[in-house]
Amino acid sequence: MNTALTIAGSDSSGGAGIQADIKTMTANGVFAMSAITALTAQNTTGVTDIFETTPHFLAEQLDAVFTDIFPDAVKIGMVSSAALIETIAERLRFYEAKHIVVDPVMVATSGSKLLRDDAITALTEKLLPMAEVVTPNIPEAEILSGLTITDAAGMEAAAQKISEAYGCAVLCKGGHKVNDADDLLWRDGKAQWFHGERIANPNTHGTGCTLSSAIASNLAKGYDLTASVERAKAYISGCLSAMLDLGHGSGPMNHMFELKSRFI
Ligand SMILES: Nc1ncnc2c1ncn2[C@@H]1O[C@H](COP(=O)(O)OP(=O)(O)O)[C@@H](O)[C@H]1O
Ligand SMILES: Cc1ncc(COP(=O)(O)OP(=O)(O)O)c(N)n1
Repeated sequence: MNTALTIAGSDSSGGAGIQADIKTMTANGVFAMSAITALTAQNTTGVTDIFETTPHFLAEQLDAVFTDIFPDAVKIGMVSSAALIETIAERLRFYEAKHIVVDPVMVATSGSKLLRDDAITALTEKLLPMAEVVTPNIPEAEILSGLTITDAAGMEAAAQKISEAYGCAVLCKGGHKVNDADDLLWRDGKAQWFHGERIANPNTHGTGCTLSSAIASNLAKGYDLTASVERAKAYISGCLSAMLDLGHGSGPMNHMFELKSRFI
C-alpha cells in the first residue's frame, strides 16, 4: 500500500488540518501518517487557541515515521513558527523525503492567523524550495508574490513570480473567486488551467487542506503532477457536492461521499 505523511496542525472540529488530511488520504487509498505541529481549539466559527508542539517533539515524530514507514509523499500544512519550519526542513532534507506538497497556510477562512508574521521568510526560504508543488489560495499568492490578483492574468503573474523565486511548481487555487473555481498550475514556465464548476455550498472549511492532501495522495500512488491535480479537483468537487451541513459557521465537507452506498 502507498503511504503519505501529513505535517500539520490539529483541528478539533475535524474539518481542516490533520483530521481533513487523514480523511482525504484514506479516501484516496493511501495509508496516512501524521506529525502534529500544533493543537488548535477550533470549530466552524473560528480558532480560540493554539498550542504549538516543540521543535524537539516535532523532530521526534518525524524520526519515528521516517525510520519505520518511509512515506511515498509528504503534505505540509499549518506550521506556525520559524523554529518549527526549520526543524521540518532539516529533517526532510536529512531523510531525502519525496513528493513534498506545501500548503502555505496563513489565515483560516474564519479570519484567525495560523502563521506568525516573522515565520513567512522561513516558509519561503526553507520550505518552498523543497516543494514539488506549493498550493497558495489567492490571498496567500498575493503575499508570497507581492502582487495584487484581480483576474486570471493576475493569478498567472503571481504564480510565475513565486515559481521563479523558489524553483517550485505553483498551484494558485481559485476557491476565493466568484464565478468559477478554476485553479492555475504554473510549472516550468508554462500555465495550465484546471477548470472547476463553482459549487453553491457555503460549507468550505478545510478545502485547501483537502486539496493538498489529495494531490499528495495521488503523487504517492505514482501519478504525475497534472494527473494528481486533476484527480484532487474531482475529489474536492465530490466532497463539496455532497452538501454536508454541520455547525454554526462555514462547516466541514463530506469525505465519505463515495463510500455512502457501500457502508452507510
Ligand atoms: N465553492 C466551490 N466550488 C468548487 N470548488 C471550490 C469551491 N471553493 C473552493 N473550491 C476548490 O477548493 C480548492 C481549495 O481552494 P481554496 O478554497 O481557494 O483554498 P483555501 O481553503 O486554502 O482557501 C480549490 O481547488 C478550489 O478551486
Ligand atoms: C489546523 C488547521 N490547519 C489549516 C487550516 C486552514 O484550512 P484551509 O483548508 O486552508 O482553509 P479553511 O478551512 O480555513 O478554509 C485550519 N483552519 N486549521
